[in-house]
Amino acid sequence: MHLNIETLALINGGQALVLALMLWFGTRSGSNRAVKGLRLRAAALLLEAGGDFILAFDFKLSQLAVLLMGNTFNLSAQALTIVALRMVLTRSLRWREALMLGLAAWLGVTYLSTVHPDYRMRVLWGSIILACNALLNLSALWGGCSKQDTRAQCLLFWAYVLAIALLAWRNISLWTLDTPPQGIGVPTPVNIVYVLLIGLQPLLASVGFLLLYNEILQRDLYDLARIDPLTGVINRLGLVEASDVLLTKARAKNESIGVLLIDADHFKSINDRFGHDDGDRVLLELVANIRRMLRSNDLVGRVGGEEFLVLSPSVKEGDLLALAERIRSAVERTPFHINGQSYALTVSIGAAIATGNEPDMMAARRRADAALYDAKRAGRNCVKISPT
Ligand SMILES: Nc1nc2c(ncn2[C@@H]2O[C@H](COP(=O)(O)OP(=O)(O)OP(=O)(O)O)[C@@H](O)[C@H]2O)c(=O)[nH]1
Repeated sequence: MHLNIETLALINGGQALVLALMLWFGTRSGSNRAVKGLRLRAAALLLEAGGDFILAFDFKLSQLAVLLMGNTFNLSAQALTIVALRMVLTRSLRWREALMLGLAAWLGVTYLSTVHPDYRMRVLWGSIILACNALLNLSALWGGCSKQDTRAQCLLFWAYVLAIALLAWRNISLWTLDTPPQGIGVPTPVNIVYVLLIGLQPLLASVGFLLLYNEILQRDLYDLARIDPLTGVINRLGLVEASDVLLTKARAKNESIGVLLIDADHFKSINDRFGHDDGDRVLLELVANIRRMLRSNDLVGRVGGEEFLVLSPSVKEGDLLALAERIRSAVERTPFHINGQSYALTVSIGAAIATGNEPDMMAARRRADAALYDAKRAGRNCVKISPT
């Protein structure tokens, strides 16, 4: 088997060009940061295709010009790919590091090809830079490996680890063989694996980018369906799902869950007086106030309008009443500000306890609702608890 560099470059270049066009035209409808990352990856693929075509056809240029131009295109493509990956993952972009690595690679490879030609040193230098590129990508992907919903991140993470291992293998064999091959075209085992993977690299990396993008879209959709856009707390669907999880845990531990239904008093008059936008800001402050009073394992969600539900696992009636009272008094003590003036807001709270024996949270929710109704009838700004 003879490994022909020109053929490899041609296959790579063609592949990169087709993928660049697919990525570019396939992402024309979006404009968020992840889509911009995909477009940048498409631009990187175009540069890569340019570099490969220069190597493949050499355009009657001198060998030196082919090398310098090919490297300029390919190293710029690598720098762009680092930034593109970070854009998709919404990490800091690290433009400077990516460009510095590209420049260092270009200078080193040029020196070791022209001024002081040395194949092994050139491979070593190129490999060090490629490993640094991979490390930059690994640092962006690192957080993904620990979570369940980031399998694509994890997959890419291990792909880059394997790439570093391959670079190490290539260099170890070059420096330990008695007669090291003087070029990538010599069919040693490591060269064959290396060339095959380099040949598939545009495709593999692009599939990785698309898997990542798909994962991000899925997560965004999941959040959109469960997070209230105004206040940032979970909505009804999120609350139903969280209730089921909490109830299962409560059953296992034979514990109960505290339910608080919190409703802002006379909120319509706030909207009528100050307008809907200021009303929204008051709701945000109210949520911040409620959150400040909760423990780390308590949950708050928006049931609708100016009504919020708190689920507090492993509490007894006394603790639940104390929590409700803390929330009520915190809201009462914290006025909201509009146009430099401060105004008071109060809440009424209905409380109920759900035991692990209940099939779902609906009955406890209804009891909390009835208690909230009692609180409103009792003049508002108070807490009422329903008997279990
Ligand atoms: N600004 C704003 N107002 C909202 C939102 N959702 C519901 N509201 C308003 O909340 C008000 C609720 O009014 P009511 O149900 O009459 O209750 P209330 O005025 O708080 O009176 P009580 O609950 O009886 O104390 C209405 O004016 C709704 O328009 C929202 O997202 N933003």
